[in-house]
Amino acid sequence: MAVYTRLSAETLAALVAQYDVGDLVSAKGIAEGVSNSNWLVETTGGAEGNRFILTMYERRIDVGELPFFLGLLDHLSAAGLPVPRTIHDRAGAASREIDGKAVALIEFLPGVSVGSPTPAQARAIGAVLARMHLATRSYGQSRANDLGPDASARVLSGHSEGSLGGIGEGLPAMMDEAARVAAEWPQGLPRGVIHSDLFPDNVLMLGDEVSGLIDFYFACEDAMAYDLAVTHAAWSFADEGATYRAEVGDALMAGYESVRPLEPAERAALPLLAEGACLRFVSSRAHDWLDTPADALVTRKDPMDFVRRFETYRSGGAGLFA
Ligand SMILES: Nc1ncnc2c1ncn2[C@@H]1O[C@H](COP(=O)(O)OP(=O)(O)O)[C@@H](O)[C@H]1O
Ligand SMILES: N[C@@H](CCOP(=O)(O)O)C(=O)O
Repeated sequence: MAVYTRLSAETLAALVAQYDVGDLVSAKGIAEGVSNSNWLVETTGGAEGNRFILTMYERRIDVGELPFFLGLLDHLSAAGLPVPRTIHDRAGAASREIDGKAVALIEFLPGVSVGSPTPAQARAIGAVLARMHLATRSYGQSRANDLGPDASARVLSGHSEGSLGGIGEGLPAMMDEAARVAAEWPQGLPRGVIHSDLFPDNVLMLGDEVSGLIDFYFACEDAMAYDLAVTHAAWSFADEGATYRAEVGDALMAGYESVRPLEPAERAALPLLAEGACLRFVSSRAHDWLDTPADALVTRKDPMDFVRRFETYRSGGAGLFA
């Protein structure tokens, strides 16, 4: 479910009239996603095109940070990355308000999210991630990562062992693991603006080509190798995290390093960064699992999927990144 707000045809038409895109032809709610409401909007067309994504920022996003997120889309798009640009209204604004909620019109990009990536697709996403990291060096804005290892440890320790254990047997042990990972977290690695949530559902592909990177609403400044670790953890597993797909993980790494070779310190840090990446999603998923009312129209994501991935990194260590 990802349409939390009903917008009338009149409201949509009045919004569209603020942009150089022609008149409203249709607006269809998009089912995917959990954070924001999204519509696919078609218009009769103007200087800015005729197909767009309209996003209404519903929760989890501090609208004061929208200039960082929307400016990043424009920066990466202008740098030639497959990232949708923000459509600005006739007055030049990147976002507007409807009934007190911020909305933005975003370029529509073609492509589909793959369910089971091939090595060729993983190589392509690795290369595009590295290109994105290089392109963010000239982005003038910054935003702190509020979901780092300390936050994961804090979120997990904010729940009782009993409630975590009720979700899955191995989950309470993640409290100590998160504290250890936070204490050992590597410092001084090369930093940049990172996506930090580059899961397959946030990438659009046409065959083996990446046609879109979307959903930059967790982007922040942090270690670039951490972003690679998040992407590795998100892409390289099957069977709900139970099976590591070495051919996919290796291809992702090779694609990344074909554009931006890792420094020795980054390579050495990868196993711990990958553990931290898994714990970031274990903690947010566990928190959402315990906090979401059973009748909410949102599909809860299973934290145990990322507990299993964590255990693979914990036991596999550097061997997984050789
Ligand atoms: N620029 C875009 N071009 C094409 N489709 C998009 C674009 N942005 C979002 N979408 C579609 O909308 C869905 C939800 O968007 P997303 O930003 O992931 O929402 P959420 O932040 O709620 O997870 C995506 O899975 C994709 O199908
Ligand atoms: N990728 C995260 C969930 C983040 O939500 P999104 O819908 O904004 O991408 C996870 O899988 O836990």
